[in-house]
Amino acid sequence: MAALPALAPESGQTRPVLELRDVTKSFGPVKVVDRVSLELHAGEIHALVGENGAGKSTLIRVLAGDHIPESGEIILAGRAVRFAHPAQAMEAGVGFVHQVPMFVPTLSITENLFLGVPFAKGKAGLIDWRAAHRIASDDLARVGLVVDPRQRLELLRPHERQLVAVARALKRNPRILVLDEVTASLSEPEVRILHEVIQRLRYGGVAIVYVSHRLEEIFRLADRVTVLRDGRKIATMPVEGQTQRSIAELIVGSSLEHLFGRRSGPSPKSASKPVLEVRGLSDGKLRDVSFSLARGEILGLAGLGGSGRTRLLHMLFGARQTVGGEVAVDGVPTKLASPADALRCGIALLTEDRQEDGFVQTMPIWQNVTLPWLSRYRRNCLLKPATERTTAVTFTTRLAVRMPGIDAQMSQLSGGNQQKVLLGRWISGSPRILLLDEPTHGVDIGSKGEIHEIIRGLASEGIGVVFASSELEEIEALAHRVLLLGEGKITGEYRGIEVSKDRILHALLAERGKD
Ligand SMILES: Nc1ncnc2c1ncn2[C@@H]1O[C@H](COP(=O)(O)OP(=O)(O)OP(=O)(O)O)[C@@H](O)[C@H]1O
Repeated sequence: MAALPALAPESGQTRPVLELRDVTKSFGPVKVVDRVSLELHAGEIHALVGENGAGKSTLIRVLAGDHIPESGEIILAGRAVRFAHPAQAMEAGVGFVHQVPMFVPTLSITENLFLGVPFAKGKAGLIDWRAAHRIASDDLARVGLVVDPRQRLELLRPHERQLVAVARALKRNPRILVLDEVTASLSEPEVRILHEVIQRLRYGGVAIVYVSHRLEEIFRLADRVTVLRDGRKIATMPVEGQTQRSIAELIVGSSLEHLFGRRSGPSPKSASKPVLEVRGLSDGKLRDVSFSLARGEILGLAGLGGSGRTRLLHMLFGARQTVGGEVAVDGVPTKLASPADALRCGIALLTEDRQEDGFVQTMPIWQNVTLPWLSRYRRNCLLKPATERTTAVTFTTRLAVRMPGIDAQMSQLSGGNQQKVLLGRWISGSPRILLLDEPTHGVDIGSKGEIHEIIRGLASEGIGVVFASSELEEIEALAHRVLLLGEGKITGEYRGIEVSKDRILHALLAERGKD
């Protein structure tokens, strides 16, 4: 889909709907947003890009009233505003979908959609639940999600929750919509649906701020792009006339020659003994999944949301019970009844939803790295914190984590840096089999290439890697072989030069067509 022309000229003939003037915000002595100015016009899609920790989310949180800036102005439709609370921003017509949307997982989808919005009342002033569920279904249909709104939100997969968050932001018909990494866990066909929704809003005159590390999406969607680096604005410019590489280089501030078009080398010799063999794995949703993984092989799992990729990885980590099937690790039949079993066999899993089961916000970074491997740091029943810290420093340095220090809490890190810490955690345990669900979720373009190199390096040491990714570029760049999953079954396999994003996209769209 080519970028469509903006409704509003960017020459300044129309008054911007939103202006940020010299906004500055610090945490302690560190300025994370430094005199940033930005103009947003009605009908414009304005991309905001930058490395992990560049200050994008902080800027958005200033706009939302979550953070109070030290200085600077926010001008909304010509009037200076200062929101003390996110509700005020929403009332003023600014909708947000944050990287980690606020939900009450134990409530129904309908209740989550109506959080902060009055329910329709029936006779006697009671909530008209039938009407509320009907409205909720319509809200969900707006973003292409067909689920029963009466079910608890926690039963949805992360990508479905993300779409609920977008539907909720649209409920108030905002004039400005800010989307922070909304497609990070969506597969390509789901991204397309969401982009259509965004395009429709833009043509309705809504101004959109779109934060993403996926530069390809920015070229499809955005009219202008603003690049932040180290909290400062580097440039605002039309997307037209730029290339992915030129923007990537502005983001990191140096040449990125080595990052583009890099692919994994040839598969390891098929004669090499499988490190993992899976036969007939089933659980009601997954059906008869069989494959083997050679030492040093990088196996990609591709599929739509709900196809079973995450479910399969969780089963291999013992985090989900199977009802049938066999698993052998290094030729030894193995029962993976719990994550402890998996860890003992040298199987590690990086989960898709880092907030949910990935880390402890209030613990220091170093403890988050060593948490699953504590038994290795114990001598005579006592832990060895100095060794733990050394390991944590080694792996966070290897992954170039940007952090105030190894003792900082995880909650003080930007989303992409949290992801890197978690990857460091699993690599630090020297696993035999590494399971990765969306390994570069929220990670910036420069770090993504580095993480791919690290994964290739681990594979070349003989580790077997199985990864699921909704980014087809990532699958193309990393996988020696790809399994396509559809509705819990393996529906296709590509290897070597057959692994191409176009071929996989074609297969996914065909899968979607069956819905
Ligand atoms: N509550 C906090 N206390 C201290 N530092 C913080 C806090 N929140 C964010 N930071 C720091 O502010 C900087 C900017 O973070 P921010 O989340 O805005 O980055 P970002 O550009 O959105 O990154 P990402 O792409 O990884 O989401 C980071 O260095 C982060 O560690």
